[in-house]
Amino acid sequence: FPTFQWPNVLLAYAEKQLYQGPLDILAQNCPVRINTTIPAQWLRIAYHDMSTHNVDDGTGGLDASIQYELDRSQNVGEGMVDSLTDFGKSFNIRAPFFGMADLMALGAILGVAGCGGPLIPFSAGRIDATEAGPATVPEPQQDLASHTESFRRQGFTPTEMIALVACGHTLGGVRQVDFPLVVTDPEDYVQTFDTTVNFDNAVVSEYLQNTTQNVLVVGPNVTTRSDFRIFSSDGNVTMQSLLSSDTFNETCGTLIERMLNTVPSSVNLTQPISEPFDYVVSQPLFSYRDGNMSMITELRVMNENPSRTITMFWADRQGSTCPSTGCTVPSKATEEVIFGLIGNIQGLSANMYLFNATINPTTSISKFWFEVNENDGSDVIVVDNGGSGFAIEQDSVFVDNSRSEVVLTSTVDFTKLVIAVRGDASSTVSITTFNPFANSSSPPYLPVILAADLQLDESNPSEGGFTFFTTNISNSVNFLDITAIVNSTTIGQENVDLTVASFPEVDIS
Ligand code: HEM
Repeated sequence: FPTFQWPNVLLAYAEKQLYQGPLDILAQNCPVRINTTIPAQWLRIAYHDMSTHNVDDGTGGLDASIQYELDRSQNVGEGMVDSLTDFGKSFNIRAPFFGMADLMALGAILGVAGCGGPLIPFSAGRIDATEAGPATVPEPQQDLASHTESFRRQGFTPTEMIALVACGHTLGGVRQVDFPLVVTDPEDYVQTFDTTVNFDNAVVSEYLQNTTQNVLVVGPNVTTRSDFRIFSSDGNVTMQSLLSSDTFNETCGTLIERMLNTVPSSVNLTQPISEPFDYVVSQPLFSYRDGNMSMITELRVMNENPSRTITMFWADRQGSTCPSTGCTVPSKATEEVIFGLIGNIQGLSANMYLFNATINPTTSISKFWFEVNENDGSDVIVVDNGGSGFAIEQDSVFVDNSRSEVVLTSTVDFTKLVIAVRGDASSTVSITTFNPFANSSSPPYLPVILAADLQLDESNPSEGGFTFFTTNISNSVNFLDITAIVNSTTIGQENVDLTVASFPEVDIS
């Protein structure tokens, strides 16, 4: 397994969503929704969103511009809003650096895998558009030359066009209400492209055997037989090659990956993630209380090993109290990691090791690292982030993990956020919070981003040189940025991950 170079918030988060995120619940076993499958809806929306790409000037691509394009006839169908609702309103997955477009790519990858298709590597870092792109989604009544030109503009050759359409049209089908000129019988709610629900090459074999019921091949309306014109455009040479299911899976995996990674030329994606990282450290959580600073963190280690022992080391900021070999603490608890859909397909296992270090607040901590002993005769492994250790950038402003509270009330629960500042009451603290759940009832589903100034916390009087500031935030906030001015110096933290925090609950209902 590759090791992870810390910190890289986007890469760590993308890997976590791929392997341990909640979205795969809607992809596992290719679940049915309104006469199609959720993965079919997700793959279609990803293609339509990407269709705005123009290789000639590097604009458009998978950028979630579809959120502003739903009134176009090209994008008809409730699958579009359903999918956006899955991504934007059902799970707290979106992050300031991980938007709707990354979620659409993740959804397509999980969907294809959930329906038994190839495992597609995931790259993240897409930037969400703030307005519609050009209306360039291919439509079934267009002729072959238009389709060939559309795919060229999107970055695909005529041969790749044939394969990509077959790869897409292995899932789902055509709805009568949305395409009455394609599916002409009003009794027919939906006409599936092939006889199997799964991601497989039945769409190809049934076409070549002339048993296909794909309405875009044999439908009553000759004008809308776009799949027929595309599939047969090279004398069926490409379709013949896809009769091998290995070739089908490989070709589709590569082409769908390219489709998902088609982004405006100004966007840089992360490296493709095709396996989990070994030795992933979770964001440390700090608290100051009774003369001590505590730091909680977790280390994920691939492959379960009940005899493995791990020690965490840290160096202090002043270089005085820790021995030269570092202060140490053994892991406190070990948990089995629950991998989702992709991890199960890859047969993965891992353990999570929890550390709770008590740190002298005066000498504090500058960096930490680990020694991993498998206790199987092999050498002890030093996990030190390629030699540099896992650095704590600053130790003077942090969300206090034991003073902050999740407050349960008889109406709306909220979080009382407490931020500790190494400084006096003249310090100021402000935050910007990110709530992934859109508060609009229809797309565009934009996250809710709010700024707030914190107040001195009356219930947490200053102690040991630390002053505590507070404000109440929604429980749905998953990330926040902190800016503090302490002794005229501005310090802060970006993308503080509240999903890994473990605030105590207080019931006042
Ligand atoms: C010339 C190109 C294409 C045309 C004219 C076309 C046309 C259509 C039409 C008319 C439907 C029915 C939609 C509905 O009833 O909601 C459909 C469904 C679908 N298309 Fe395409 N398509 C094209 C290319 C692609 C590509 C390249 C992909 C993805 C790789 C794709 C993926 C899908 C999927 C997954 C569905 C099923 C959606 C569902 O059941 O909810 N299509 N397509």
